[in-house]
Amino acid sequence: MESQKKHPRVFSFEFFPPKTDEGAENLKGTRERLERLNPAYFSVTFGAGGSTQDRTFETVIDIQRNSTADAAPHLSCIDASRDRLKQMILDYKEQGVKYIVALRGDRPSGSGSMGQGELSYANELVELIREVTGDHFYIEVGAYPEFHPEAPDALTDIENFVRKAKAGADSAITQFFYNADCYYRFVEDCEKRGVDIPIVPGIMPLMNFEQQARFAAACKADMPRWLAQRMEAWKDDPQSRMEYGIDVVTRLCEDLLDNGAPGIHFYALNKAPVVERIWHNLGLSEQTGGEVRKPDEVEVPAQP
Ligand SMILES: NC(=O)C1=CN([C@@H]2O[C@H](COP(=O)(O)OP(=O)(O)OC[C@H]3O[C@@H](n4cnc5c(N)ncnc54)[C@H](O)[C@@H]3O)[C@@H](O)[C@H]2O)C=CC1
Ligand SMILES: Nc1nc(=O)c2c([nH]1)NC[C@@H]1CN(c3ccc(C(=O)N[C@@H](CCC(=O)O)C(=O)O)cc3)CN21
Repeated sequence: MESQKKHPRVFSFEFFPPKTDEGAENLKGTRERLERLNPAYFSVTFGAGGSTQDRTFETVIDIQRNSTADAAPHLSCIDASRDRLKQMILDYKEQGVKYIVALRGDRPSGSGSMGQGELSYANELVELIREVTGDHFYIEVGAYPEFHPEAPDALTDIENFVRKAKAGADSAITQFFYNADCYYRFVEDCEKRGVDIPIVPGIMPLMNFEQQARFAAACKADMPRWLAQRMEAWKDDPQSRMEYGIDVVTRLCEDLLDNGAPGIHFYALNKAPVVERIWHNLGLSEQTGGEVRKPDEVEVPAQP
Protein backbone atom coordinates (compact mmCIF):
# COMPACT_ATOMS: atom_id res chain seq x y z
CA MET A 1 0.00 0.00 0.00
CA GLU A 2 3.08 2.30 0.08
CA SER A 3 2.32 3.89 -3.31
CA GLN A 4 -1.10 4.94 -2.04
CA LYS A 5 0.01 6.74 1.10
CA LYS A 6 1.63 9.62 -0.78
CA HIS A 7 -1.66 10.69 -2.38
CA PRO A 8 -3.95 13.25 -0.75
CA ARG A 9 -7.27 11.72 0.27
CA VAL A 10 -10.17 12.32 -2.10
CA PHE A 11 -13.83 11.82 -1.14
CA SER A 12 -16.66 11.61 -3.66
CA PHE A 13 -20.27 10.44 -4.06
CA GLU A 14 -22.01 8.60 -6.87
CA PHE A 15 -25.56 9.27 -8.13
CA PHE A 16 -27.68 7.81 -10.90
CA PRO A 17 -29.74 10.07 -13.20
CA PRO A 18 -33.32 10.34 -11.90
CA LYS A 19 -36.13 9.05 -14.12
CA THR A 20 -39.00 11.22 -12.86
CA ASP A 21 -39.59 14.79 -11.66
CA GLU A 22 -39.98 13.46 -8.15
CA GLY A 23 -36.66 11.64 -8.46
CA ALA A 24 -35.03 14.87 -9.67
CA GLU A 25 -36.38 16.81 -6.66
CA ASN A 26 -35.13 14.12 -4.32
CA LEU A 27 -31.66 14.16 -5.90
CA LYS A 28 -31.49 17.94 -5.57
CA GLY A 29 -32.16 17.62 -1.82
CA THR A 30 -29.58 14.85 -1.46
CA ARG A 31 -27.01 16.82 -3.41
CA GLU A 32 -27.55 19.92 -1.27
CA ARG A 33 -27.08 17.91 1.91
CA LEU A 34 -23.99 16.08 0.71
CA GLU A 35 -22.26 19.15 -0.69
CA ARG A 36 -21.98 20.50 2.86
CA LEU A 37 -19.52 17.65 3.48
CA ASN A 38 -17.29 19.26 0.85
CA PRO A 39 -16.58 16.25 -1.41
CA ALA A 40 -14.28 16.60 -4.42
CA TYR A 41 -17.01 15.62 -6.88
CA PHE A 42 -20.37 13.95 -7.51
CA SER A 43 -20.25 11.31 -10.23
CA VAL A 44 -23.29 10.43 -12.35
CA THR A 45 -23.76 6.98 -13.89
CA PHE A 46 -24.42 6.45 -17.59
CA GLY A 47 -26.73 3.64 -18.64
CA ALA A 48 -27.15 1.90 -21.94
CA GLY A 49 -29.71 3.46 -24.28
CA GLY A 50 -30.33 6.98 -25.53
CA SER A 51 -32.79 8.44 -23.04
CA THR A 52 -30.87 7.57 -19.87
CA GLN A 53 -27.74 8.98 -21.53
CA ASP A 54 -29.50 12.31 -22.08
CA ARG A 55 -30.54 12.27 -18.41
CA THR A 56 -26.92 11.76 -17.41
CA PHE A 57 -25.96 14.85 -19.40
CA GLU A 58 -28.76 16.95 -17.85
CA THR A 59 -27.91 15.79 -14.32
CA VAL A 60 -24.22 16.55 -14.84
CA ILE A 61 -24.89 20.04 -16.18
CA ASP A 62 -27.24 20.77 -13.27
CA ILE A 63 -24.53 19.77 -10.77
CA GLN A 64 -21.80 21.62 -12.65
CA ARG A 65 -23.84 24.85 -12.66
CA ASN A 66 -25.53 24.69 -9.29
CA SER A 67 -23.27 22.80 -6.91
CA THR A 68 -20.19 23.84 -4.99
CA ALA A 69 -18.71 20.41 -5.87
CA ASP A 70 -17.60 19.36 -9.34
CA ALA A 71 -19.57 16.96 -11.54
CA ALA A 72 -17.93 13.79 -12.86
CA PRO A 73 -19.92 12.16 -15.68
CA HIS A 74 -19.48 8.45 -16.29
CA LEU A 75 -18.89 7.72 -19.95
CA SER A 76 -18.95 4.17 -21.26
CA CYS A 77 -17.76 3.19 -24.68
CA ILE A 78 -19.45 -0.17 -25.18
CA ASP A 79 -22.50 1.20 -26.96
CA ALA A 80 -21.46 4.42 -28.67
CA SER A 81 -19.71 5.29 -31.90
CA ARG A 82 -16.35 7.04 -31.86
CA ASP A 83 -17.92 10.22 -33.21
CA ARG A 84 -20.63 10.30 -30.56
CA LEU A 85 -18.05 9.76 -27.80
CA LYS A 86 -15.90 12.57 -29.20
CA GLN A 87 -18.93 14.86 -29.27
CA MET A 88 -19.84 14.08 -25.65
CA ILE A 89 -16.24 14.65 -24.53
CA LEU A 90 -16.18 18.05 -26.28
CA ASP A 91 -19.63 19.00 -24.95
CA TYR A 92 -18.53 18.28 -21.38
CA LYS A 93 -15.35 20.30 -21.87
CA GLU A 94 -17.37 23.22 -23.21
CA GLN A 95 -19.60 23.06 -20.12
CA GLY A 96 -16.58 23.40 -17.86
CA VAL A 97 -16.61 19.79 -16.64
CA LYS A 98 -13.17 18.70 -15.42
CA TYR A 99 -13.63 15.05 -14.44
CA ILE A 100 -14.67 12.00 -16.48
CA VAL A 101 -15.15 8.44 -15.19
CA ALA A 102 -14.10 6.44 -18.26
CA LEU A 103 -15.59 2.94 -18.39
CA ARG A 104 -16.22 0.18 -20.84
CA GLY A 105 -19.56 -0.26 -19.12
CA ASP A 106 -22.04 -3.08 -18.70
CA ARG A 107 -23.46 -5.06 -21.59
CA PRO A 108 -27.17 -4.46 -22.05
CA SER A 109 -28.73 -6.90 -19.59
CA GLY A 110 -29.64 -10.32 -20.85
CA SER A 111 -27.86 -9.95 -24.16
CA GLY A 112 -24.60 -11.64 -24.93
CA SER A 113 -24.01 -8.84 -27.40
CA MET A 114 -20.65 -7.18 -27.72
CA GLY A 115 -22.36 -3.77 -27.84
CA GLN A 116 -22.65 -1.45 -30.81
CA GLY A 117 -19.56 0.59 -30.08
CA GLU A 118 -16.33 0.93 -32.03
CA LEU A 119 -14.25 0.91 -28.86
CA SER A 120 -14.17 -2.37 -26.95
CA TYR A 121 -12.35 -1.56 -23.72
CA ALA A 122 -11.90 1.31 -21.30
CA ASN A 123 -8.19 1.76 -22.15
CA GLU A 124 -9.28 2.82 -25.66
CA LEU A 125 -11.71 5.36 -24.21
CA VAL A 126 -8.93 6.82 -22.04
CA GLU A 127 -6.78 7.15 -25.18
CA LEU A 128 -9.64 8.81 -27.06
CA ILE A 129 -10.22 11.38 -24.31
CA ARG A 130 -6.49 12.23 -24.28
CA GLU A 131 -6.46 12.45 -28.09
CA VAL A 132 -9.44 14.83 -28.22
CA THR A 133 -8.82 17.03 -25.18
CA GLY A 134 -5.22 16.40 -24.06
CA ASP A 135 -4.78 16.90 -20.35
CA HIS A 136 -8.01 18.85 -19.81
CA PHE A 137 -9.82 16.06 -17.95
CA TYR A 138 -8.93 14.30 -14.73
CA ILE A 139 -9.73 10.75 -15.83
CA GLU A 140 -11.02 8.12 -13.39
CA VAL A 141 -11.20 4.46 -14.43
CA GLY A 142 -12.85 1.44 -12.81
CA ALA A 143 -10.90 -1.23 -10.93
CA TYR A 144 -12.14 -4.67 -9.91
CA PRO A 145 -10.38 -6.06 -6.82
CA GLU A 146 -12.51 -9.25 -6.98
CA PHE A 147 -11.93 -9.31 -10.75
CA HIS A 148 -14.20 -8.54 -13.65
CA PRO A 149 -16.72 -11.34 -14.28
CA GLU A 150 -15.86 -11.50 -17.99
CA ALA A 151 -12.09 -11.67 -17.51
CA PRO A 152 -10.55 -15.00 -18.58
CA ASP A 153 -8.63 -15.14 -15.29
CA ALA A 154 -7.44 -12.92 -12.45
CA LEU A 155 -3.92 -12.29 -13.78
CA THR A 156 -5.19 -11.24 -17.20
CA ASP A 157 -7.64 -8.87 -15.55
CA ILE A 158 -4.81 -7.26 -13.56
CA GLU A 159 -2.79 -6.85 -16.78
CA ASN A 160 -5.81 -5.19 -18.38
CA PHE A 161 -6.17 -2.82 -15.46
CA VAL A 162 -2.48 -1.92 -15.70
CA ARG A 163 -2.91 -1.20 -19.41
CA LYS A 164 -5.81 1.10 -18.63
CA ALA A 165 -3.81 2.97 -15.98
CA LYS A 166 -0.87 3.34 -18.33
CA ALA A 167 -3.13 4.62 -21.13
CA GLY A 168 -3.32 7.86 -19.12
CA ALA A 169 -5.81 7.50 -16.27
CA ASP A 170 -5.21 9.84 -13.33
CA SER A 171 -6.93 7.73 -10.72
CA ALA A 172 -9.12 4.64 -10.26
CA ILE A 173 -12.31 3.80 -8.35
CA THR A 174 -12.95 0.20 -7.35
CA GLN A 175 -16.03 -1.93 -7.59
CA PHE A 176 -17.61 -2.27 -4.15
CA PHE A 177 -16.47 -4.98 -1.71
CA TYR A 178 -17.08 -5.81 1.96
CA ASN A 179 -13.85 -7.69 2.76
CA ALA A 180 -10.90 -5.31 2.60
CA ASP A 181 -8.20 -7.91 1.86
CA CYS A 182 -9.11 -8.12 -1.82
CA TYR A 183 -8.37 -4.40 -2.09
CA TYR A 184 -4.95 -4.57 -0.38
CA ARG A 185 -3.93 -7.51 -2.55
CA PHE A 186 -5.12 -5.80 -5.71
CA VAL A 187 -3.20 -2.62 -4.90
CA GLU A 188 -0.04 -4.62 -4.18
CA ASP A 189 -0.40 -6.47 -7.49
CA CYS A 190 -0.64 -3.10 -9.26
CA GLU A 191 2.33 -1.64 -7.35
CA LYS A 192 4.51 -4.60 -8.41
CA ARG A 193 3.66 -3.74 -12.01
CA GLY A 194 4.61 -0.09 -11.64
CA VAL A 195 1.14 1.44 -11.25
CA ASP A 196 1.11 4.18 -8.64
CA ILE A 197 -2.03 6.21 -9.40
CA PRO A 198 -4.51 6.48 -6.51
CA ILE A 199 -6.84 3.47 -6.35
CA VAL A 200 -9.79 4.73 -4.33
CA PRO A 201 -12.08 2.14 -2.72
CA GLY A 202 -15.66 2.38 -4.01
CA ILE A 203 -17.91 1.64 -1.06
CA MET A 204 -21.59 0.70 -1.18
CA PRO A 205 -23.32 1.76 2.05
CA LEU A 206 -25.89 -0.84 3.15
CA MET A 207 -29.33 0.70 2.67
CA ASN A 208 -31.59 -2.01 1.27
CA PHE A 209 -30.00 -5.40 1.76
CA GLU A 210 -32.07 -7.61 -0.57
CA GLN A 211 -31.79 -5.17 -3.46
CA GLN A 212 -28.06 -4.78 -2.90
CA ALA A 213 -27.46 -8.51 -2.58
CA ARG A 214 -29.20 -8.98 -5.95
CA PHE A 215 -27.07 -6.25 -7.50
CA ALA A 216 -23.91 -7.83 -6.04
CA ALA A 217 -24.90 -11.23 -7.47
CA ALA A 218 -25.50 -9.65 -10.89
CA CYS A 219 -22.05 -8.05 -11.04
CA LYS A 220 -20.32 -10.91 -9.18
CA ALA A 221 -19.25 -8.85 -6.20
CA ASP A 222 -18.91 -10.96 -3.07
CA MET A 223 -21.60 -10.51 -0.42
CA PRO A 224 -20.03 -12.14 2.65
CA ARG A 225 -21.96 -14.93 4.32
CA TRP A 226 -21.51 -13.43 7.79
CA LEU A 227 -23.17 -10.24 6.60
CA ALA A 228 -25.99 -11.92 4.69
CA GLN A 229 -26.74 -14.22 7.63
CA ARG A 230 -27.02 -11.32 10.05
CA MET A 231 -29.27 -9.36 7.72
CA GLU A 232 -31.43 -12.43 7.13
CA ALA A 233 -31.82 -12.93 10.89
CA TRP A 234 -33.03 -9.32 11.20
CA LYS A 235 -35.48 -9.45 8.32
CA ASP A 236 -38.29 -8.33 10.66
CA ASP A 237 -36.13 -5.80 12.45
CA PRO A 238 -35.33 -2.99 10.01
CA GLN A 239 -33.83 -0.83 12.73
CA SER A 240 -31.15 -3.41 13.64
CA ARG A 241 -30.42 -3.98 9.95
CA MET A 242 -29.82 -0.29 9.47
CA GLU A 243 -27.62 0.13 12.56
CA TYR A 244 -25.58 -2.98 11.72
CA GLY A 245 -25.12 -1.84 8.12
CA ILE A 246 -23.82 1.54 9.26
CA ASP A 247 -21.44 -0.11 11.74
CA VAL A 248 -20.07 -2.60 9.17
CA VAL A 249 -19.45 0.05 6.53
CA THR A 250 -17.98 2.52 9.06
CA ARG A 251 -15.46 -0.08 10.22
CA LEU A 252 -14.64 -1.13 6.66
CA CYS A 253 -13.84 2.50 5.76
CA GLU A 254 -11.84 2.97 8.97
CA ASP A 255 -9.73 -0.07 8.17
CA LEU A 256 -9.12 1.12 4.60
CA LEU A 257 -8.17 4.67 5.58
CA ASP A 258 -5.94 3.49 8.46
CA ASN A 259 -4.08 1.30 6.00
CA GLY A 260 -3.44 4.02 3.45
CA ALA A 261 -6.43 4.13 1.11
CA PRO A 262 -6.35 7.50 -0.72
CA GLY A 263 -9.96 8.43 0.10
CA ILE A 264 -13.37 6.82 -0.42
CA HIS A 265 -15.86 6.93 -3.31
CA PHE A 266 -19.34 6.31 -1.84
CA TYR A 267 -22.03 4.71 -3.99
CA ALA A 268 -24.61 7.01 -2.41
CA LEU A 269 -27.37 6.04 -4.88
CA ASN A 270 -29.21 9.37 -4.48
CA LYS A 271 -29.71 9.03 -0.71
CA ALA A 272 -28.03 11.13 1.99
CA PRO A 273 -28.81 9.89 5.54
CA VAL A 274 -26.80 6.65 5.72
CA VAL A 275 -23.70 8.21 4.17
CA GLU A 276 -24.02 11.21 6.49
CA ARG A 277 -23.96 8.88 9.48
CA ILE A 278 -20.93 6.94 8.20
CA TRP A 279 -19.17 10.23 7.39
CA HIS A 280 -19.85 11.50 10.88
CA ASN A 281 -18.59 8.27 12.48
CA LEU A 282 -15.36 8.59 10.50
CA GLY A 283 -14.86 12.27 11.37
CA LEU A 284 -14.31 13.06 7.71
CA SER A 285 -15.50 16.66 7.83
CA GLU A 286 -12.35 17.50 9.77
CA GLN A 287 -10.40 16.36 6.72
CA THR A 288 -12.45 17.93 3.97
CA GLY A 289 -13.34 21.13 5.78
CA GLY A 290 -17.01 20.23 5.45
CA GLU A 291 -19.81 20.30 7.96
CA VAL A 292 -21.85 17.22 8.81
CA ARG A 293 -25.06 16.92 10.77
CA LYS A 294 -24.83 15.14 14.10
CA PRO A 295 -26.53 11.74 14.38
CA ASP A 296 -29.42 13.18 16.41
CA GLU A 297 -30.14 15.66 13.62
CA VAL A 298 -30.40 13.01 10.92
CA GLU A 299 -33.29 10.63 10.72
CA VAL A 300 -32.08 7.49 8.99
CA PRO A 301 -34.83 5.37 7.46
CA ALA A 302 -34.84 1.80 8.74
CA GLN A 303 -33.77 -0.73 6.12
CA PRO A 304 -36.66 -2.30 4.25
N1 LIG B 1 -19.77 3.22 -10.92
C1 LIG B 1 -19.44 2.44 -11.87
O1 LIG B 1 -20.12 2.30 -12.86
C2 LIG B 1 -18.15 1.77 -11.66
C3 LIG B 1 -17.93 0.51 -12.10
N2 LIG B 1 -16.76 -0.14 -11.86
C4 LIG B 1 -16.52 -1.47 -12.27
O2 LIG B 1 -15.25 -1.60 -12.92
C5 LIG B 1 -15.41 -2.55 -13.93
C6 LIG B 1 -14.29 -2.53 -14.95
O3 LIG B 1 -14.26 -1.36 -15.69
P1 LIG B 1 -14.72 -1.18 -17.18
O4 LIG B 1 -14.17 0.11 -17.61
O5 LIG B 1 -16.19 -1.34 -17.31
O6 LIG B 1 -14.11 -2.39 -17.99
P2 LIG B 1 -12.69 -2.68 -18.65
O7 LIG B 1 -12.69 -2.22 -20.08
O8 LIG B 1 -11.59 -2.24 -17.80
O9 LIG B 1 -12.70 -4.27 -18.62
C7 LIG B 1 -13.80 -5.05 -19.11
C8 LIG B 1 -13.34 -6.48 -19.39
O10 LIG B 1 -12.48 -6.51 -20.53
C9 LIG B 1 -11.18 -6.98 -20.21
N3 LIG B 1 -10.23 -6.06 -20.90
C10 LIG B 1 -9.98 -4.77 -20.55
N4 LIG B 1 -9.12 -4.21 -21.41
C11 LIG B 1 -8.83 -5.16 -22.34
C12 LIG B 1 -8.01 -5.18 -23.50
N5 LIG B 1 -7.34 -4.09 -23.90
N6 LIG B 1 -7.95 -6.32 -24.22
C13 LIG B 1 -8.64 -7.42 -23.83
N7 LIG B 1 -9.44 -7.45 -22.74
C14 LIG B 1 -9.54 -6.34 -22.01
C15 LIG B 1 -11.07 -6.92 -18.71
O11 LIG B 1 -10.21 -7.90 -18.19
C16 LIG B 1 -12.51 -7.12 -18.27
O12 LIG B 1 -12.85 -8.48 -18.22
C17 LIG B 1 -16.79 -2.28 -14.45
O13 LIG B 1 -17.39 -3.36 -15.08
C18 LIG B 1 -17.57 -1.91 -13.23
O14 LIG B 1 -18.27 -2.96 -12.64
C19 LIG B 1 -15.78 0.49 -11.23
C20 LIG B 1 -15.92 1.75 -10.80
C21 LIG B 1 -17.11 2.48 -10.97
N1 LIG C 1 -21.11 -3.58 -13.10
C1 LIG C 1 -21.43 -2.44 -12.48
N2 LIG C 1 -22.22 -1.54 -13.09
C2 LIG C 1 -22.55 -0.38 -12.48
O1 LIG C 1 -23.31 0.41 -13.08
C3 LIG C 1 -22.02 -0.11 -11.20
C4 LIG C 1 -21.20 -1.07 -10.60
N3 LIG C 1 -20.91 -2.22 -11.27
N4 LIG C 1 -20.69 -0.90 -9.39
C5 LIG C 1 -20.87 0.26 -8.63
C6 LIG C 1 -21.95 1.13 -9.06
C7 LIG C 1 -23.28 0.86 -8.37
N5 LIG C 1 -24.22 1.34 -9.35
C8 LIG C 1 -25.62 1.30 -9.19
C9 LIG C 1 -26.20 0.41 -8.31
C10 LIG C 1 -27.57 0.36 -8.16
C11 LIG C 1 -28.37 1.22 -8.89
C12 LIG C 1 -29.85 1.15 -8.73
O2 LIG C 1 -30.36 0.56 -7.80
N6 LIG C 1 -30.59 1.75 -9.66
C13 LIG C 1 -32.04 1.71 -9.79
C14 LIG C 1 -32.74 2.72 -8.98
C15 LIG C 1 -33.13 2.24 -7.67
C16 LIG C 1 -33.92 3.27 -6.98
O3 LIG C 1 -34.68 4.02 -7.63
O4 LIG C 1 -33.81 3.35 -5.76
C17 LIG C 1 -32.41 2.04 -11.22
O5 LIG C 1 -33.48 1.59 -11.61
O6 LIG C 1 -31.60 2.71 -11.90
C18 LIG C 1 -27.79 2.11 -9.77
C19 LIG C 1 -26.41 2.14 -9.92
C20 LIG C 1 -23.55 1.75 -10.56
N7 LIG C 1 -22.29 1.05 -10.49
